[in-house]
Amino acid sequence: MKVINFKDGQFDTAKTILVLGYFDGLHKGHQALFDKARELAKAKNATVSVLTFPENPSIVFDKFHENLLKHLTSYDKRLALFEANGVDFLYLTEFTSHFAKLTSHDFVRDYVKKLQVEAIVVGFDYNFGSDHGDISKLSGYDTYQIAQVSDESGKISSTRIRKALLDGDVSLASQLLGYDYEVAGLVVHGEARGRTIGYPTANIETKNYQYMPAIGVYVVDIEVADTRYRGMASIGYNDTFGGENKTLEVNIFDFHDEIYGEMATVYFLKFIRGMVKFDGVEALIDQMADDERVARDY
Ligand SMILES: Cc1cc2nc3c(=O)[nH]c(=O)nc-3n(C[C@H](O)[C@H](O)[C@H](O)COP(=O)(O)O)c2cc1C
Ligand SMILES: Nc1ncnc2c1ncn2[C@@H]1O[C@H](COP(=O)(O)OP(=O)(O)OP(=O)(O)O)[C@@H](O)[C@H]1O
Repeated sequence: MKVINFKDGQFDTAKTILVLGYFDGLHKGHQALFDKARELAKAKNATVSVLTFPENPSIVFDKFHENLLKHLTSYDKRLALFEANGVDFLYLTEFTSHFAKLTSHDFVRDYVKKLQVEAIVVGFDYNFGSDHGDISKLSGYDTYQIAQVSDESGKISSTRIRKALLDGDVSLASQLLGYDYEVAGLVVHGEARGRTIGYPTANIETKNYQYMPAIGVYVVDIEVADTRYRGMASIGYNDTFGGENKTLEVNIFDFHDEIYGEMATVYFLKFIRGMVKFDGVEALIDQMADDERVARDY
């Protein structure tokens, strides 16, 4: 897959199927668009291109709040997902006030016509230009609008996945995404207390603006240096010890290496329980032994 900044003007000249949208998380709804694009590309002997935005378009419309900077994936994971979904060319353009004002006619002139577009694939609720043009009436292009992908609770959407994470429901988030929700970060030093209670933890600091699941204890897998291990994670303030910083820490099972400074990826598999402020360290240790059983059995 080739990543191209649209404003650099280095457009590929092969005929292509163009997929449009923001695609935070590339969830199962989004994946249906890429399934269709790949099918069309094969039939028409074309490539698959996506035109998307590095940041959330809502930044242009909504009052700012921190979550607007967050994503469901790291940038690297986002690229890997586009690639895994068969994208050959990823065109990035910033979603700005000026971009938002483009009419459907402007958008076709300034973007679609720059590429050798054979067909366009969008979702059923895709919004086309500031005049909300009807993409199916676009002359000169075959357009495909993919029907809503839904489950018993309705449309699968990035919004629902963000909410599931904020509720701690990582199982639901992963089910809607079609892969385990993951957060990547650097292994840093904590209080070095974990080892004294028999549960050393790798403290993970993420540099990505990513959604963190709710405060609580989770069954996780963690990947370090290309090996995946089972573990149990805590997201919270270490209430029992009066901690002041919110941390993500993982007790990695059957693992005894020093890994400070390494990148690790935490895959959230299941919510175990909420965070508890225990009266003493013994009660915490007993509870962690229970958590370990749950996590090993998962
Ligand atoms: C699986 C797991 C469950 C935990 N549950 C709690 C908890 O319920 N309450 C709490 O105060 N701390 C909890 N912790 C956090 C511990 O207090 C923390 O790991 C310990 O203080 C070590 O901190 P350190 O890495 O800064 O040394 C949990 C940690 C893990 C790995
Ligand atoms: N469940 C779905 N079924 C079919 N198409 C979808 C689905 N979800 C999104 N799409 C389509 O995918 C493209 C990208 O959508 P978008 O990035 O707005 O995702 P979203 O999940 O709807 O996001 P949000 O929840 O933030 O509104 C659009 O063309 C949209 O119509």
